[in-house]
Amino acid sequence: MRKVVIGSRESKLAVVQSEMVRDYIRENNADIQVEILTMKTTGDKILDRTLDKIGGKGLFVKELDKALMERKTELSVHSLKDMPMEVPEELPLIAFSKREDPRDVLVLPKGVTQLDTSKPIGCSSLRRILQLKEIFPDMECKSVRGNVQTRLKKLDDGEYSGLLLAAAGLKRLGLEDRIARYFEPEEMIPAAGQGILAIQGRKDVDYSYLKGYGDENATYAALAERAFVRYLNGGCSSPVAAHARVEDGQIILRGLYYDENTGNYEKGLKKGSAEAAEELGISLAKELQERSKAYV
Ligand SMILES: NCc1[nH]cc(CCC(=O)O)c1CC(=O)O
Repeated sequence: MRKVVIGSRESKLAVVQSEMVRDYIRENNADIQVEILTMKTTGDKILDRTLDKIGGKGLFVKELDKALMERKTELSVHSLKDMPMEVPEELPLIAFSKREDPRDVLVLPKGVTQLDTSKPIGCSSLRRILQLKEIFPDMECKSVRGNVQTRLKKLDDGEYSGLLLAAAGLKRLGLEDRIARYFEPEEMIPAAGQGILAIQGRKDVDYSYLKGYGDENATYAALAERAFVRYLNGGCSSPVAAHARVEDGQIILRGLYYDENTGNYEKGLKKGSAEAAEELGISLAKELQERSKAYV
């Protein structure tokens, strides 16, 4: 019997996500045996510094890439938002899942119903910090790292007034009841790819057993959002954000561009055909970049 090994990070969320893909393969291929191989990535080991200080998104994928290259695994399951904009040519992204809720949310400590303004909100990404300032101008932010469970523990222990997290992760972990407030993509543009799972494979493998897994609208959204960020070279510390709404072959793309030299940022929106998803991403990126130059 053919055996497929899926590579996954060790966190509960990563494993739950890999199990979703494992179950899909099992349910659609009675003749394939599927297993999950978990591993700790550098990004999971270093928890005392923010990501931009230690090297960014790539830190969550290096070990998984190595296992793929060495044929210890046949595919890796990732949260698309953790994937670098450039992936190695030999290890292409072969499918994007249907999108889970792409929104960011506020979580309060257990038993608390109102934000305690004397404590900071736990949130480490500059993308969330910048946009939160517009919504709650008086709240302070303080860095918080670690997997979702670790962050929730720190919140419930009283270190923070609240946490900003992705709805997708909480929902997949069965923790939806912890969500106190949703931020619509219009008020807080999510990270590119938020809520979408990416399956990464090797160039030489036949993945026909994944037929039907990929979602067309999520794929268009992924292409548009990632083209936007890639064009702006959303380096690891840059708070570039992008969110595409795809409906009836049309995309509404929202983006946030941050100018590292001035600290100013621009938000904008552009509509176009889903077929030209990447062109739309690039065109919105250029527009926001031009607009920000005009103000200098
Ligand atoms: N940065 C960690 C990470 N990577 C993916 C998710 C959530 C799931 C997703 O976006 O698909 C999270 C947690 C969070 O930001 O709250």
